[in-house]
Amino acid sequence: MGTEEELMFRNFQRLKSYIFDDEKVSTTTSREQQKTESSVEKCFDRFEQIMFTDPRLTQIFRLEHQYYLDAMLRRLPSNYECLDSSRAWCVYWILQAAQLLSFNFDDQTLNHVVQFLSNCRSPTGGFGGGPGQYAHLAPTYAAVNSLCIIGSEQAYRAIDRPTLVQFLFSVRDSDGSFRLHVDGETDVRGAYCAISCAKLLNLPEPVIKELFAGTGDWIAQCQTYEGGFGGAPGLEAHGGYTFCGIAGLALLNEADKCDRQALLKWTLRRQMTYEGGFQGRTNKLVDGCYSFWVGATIPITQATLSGVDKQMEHTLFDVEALQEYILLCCQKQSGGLIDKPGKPQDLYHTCYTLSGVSIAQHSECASSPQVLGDTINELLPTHPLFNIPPKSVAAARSHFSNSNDTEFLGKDSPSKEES
Ligand SMILES: CC(C)=CCC/C(C)=C/CC/C(C)=C/COP(=O)(O)OP(=O)(O)O
Ligand SMILES: [Zn+2]
Repeated sequence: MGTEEELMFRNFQRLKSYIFDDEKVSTTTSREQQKTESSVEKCFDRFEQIMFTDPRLTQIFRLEHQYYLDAMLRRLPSNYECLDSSRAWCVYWILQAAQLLSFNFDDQTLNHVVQFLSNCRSPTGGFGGGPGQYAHLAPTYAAVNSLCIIGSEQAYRAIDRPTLVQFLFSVRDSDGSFRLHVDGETDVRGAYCAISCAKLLNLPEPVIKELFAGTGDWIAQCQTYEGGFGGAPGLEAHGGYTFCGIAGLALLNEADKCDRQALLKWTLRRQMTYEGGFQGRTNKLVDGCYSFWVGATIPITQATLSGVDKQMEHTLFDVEALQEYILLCCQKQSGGLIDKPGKPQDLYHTCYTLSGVSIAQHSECASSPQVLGDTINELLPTHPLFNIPPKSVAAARSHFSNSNDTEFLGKDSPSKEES
C-alpha cells in the first residue's frame, strides 16, 4: 500500500491522467467528456491545493455523514416533492448507510420510522413509495429491508406476510417474470425485489416454489452477449440490472443457469483503470453507486463458483482502488457521498458508495477486513444479496421461521393467477 503520502500521490497521478489521457478522451462521447473534464478539473484544482497538507482526506468523514443522515431522516415527513414516491427508499438508504457507519438512531425515532412505513403499507399488500400510494415492488423491497434492519417486534409486525404474498402473486406473469406494480413494466428489478422479500421473510418453501416457477429461466434470458444482464431480454447489459440478475439467481440457488465466467469477465472490466471506481456499462463514466451494484456482483458470482473453481478464493477486483475512489473523490465535506466530483450529495449515492466500500473491505476475508488507510475507515459488513447487515438477515429469517405457515391458508389461493 505504501505511505499515506505515496497513496495520495498515486491518486493525484490518476486524476491527472484522467484529465489529460488521450485514450480516455477517445472512449467517451464529447458531451460526456466535457462534463467529466470540467468536474474532474475542479476536483483536480482542489486536490492540488490541499492534497499534501491535509491527511484527513483519506478518512471517512464519519461525523459529517452521520449528521447528514440524521438531518435527512428528520426531514422525511416533508421531503422534497420530487422524492414523494421514493420516501420508503429514503428510509432504507438512510438506515443502511447509518448502520454501516455504526450510527444508531434512538428507539423513539425508529418507532416513528416504523409508523411511517406502516402508513406506506397498501391494504392490497406490499408497500407504496409514500403513505396512501399504490403498492410497488421497489418500495416494498425498501420497506421490508428497512423494517428488518430495525428488527424490533413492532417492526416485524408492520410487515403483513399474507397480503404481501398476495401482492407478489398479483405482479407475477406466467413466464415467471415480475411487473413492478399491477399493470406496470416488467424488468429484472421486479424479479429481484420479489425474491429478496420472499427469502428475507422466510416464506414457506411451497409458496416460494410456486411464486418463482420459471423466474430463474426468465432472469437468465436477461444475460447479454457482453456477459452482464440487461433490464429485460434483449436490452443492454447494465451494472444495476446485473446485480439484480445474479443476486436473484443466487437467492434461488439457480446461478448455474447463467454463464458465470462471461458475467465475471464483464463485471471485472467495469472497474476503471484511472479512477478505481466502477462504471455501470461499456463506454460510460465512473459512478460511486456502482461500487455496490457491480462491486457486490463480483463476490456473489465468485461465491456461486467457488465449489466449481478453487481459484475463486480471493476477491478478483481491486478493493484498494475502489476505496481510494470513494474516500478521495466521492465524499462531501459537508456530509453525504456522491456519484463523481462536481455532483451534489444524495441519499442513494450515500447508501450505495458506503455499501460498496463495505463489500470491498469485507469480501476478501471475513475475519480480517481490507481497510484502506486509518482503521477508523472500517465499516460494518453488509450481506451482498440483500444489502442489509448479515445479522439482520439471520434475525429476520429466524423470526419469520417461527411464524405460523397456516396464516397463508384460507386466503385466495395463490395459484389462481396462473389459471
Ligand atoms: C433493487 C433495485 C431497484 C435496483 C436498481 C438497479 C439499478 C441501479 C438500475 C439502473 C438503471 C439504469 C439503466 C440506469 C442508467 O442510468 P444512467 O444512464 O443515468 O447511468 P449510466 O451512465 O451510469 O449508465
Ligand atoms: Zn450513480
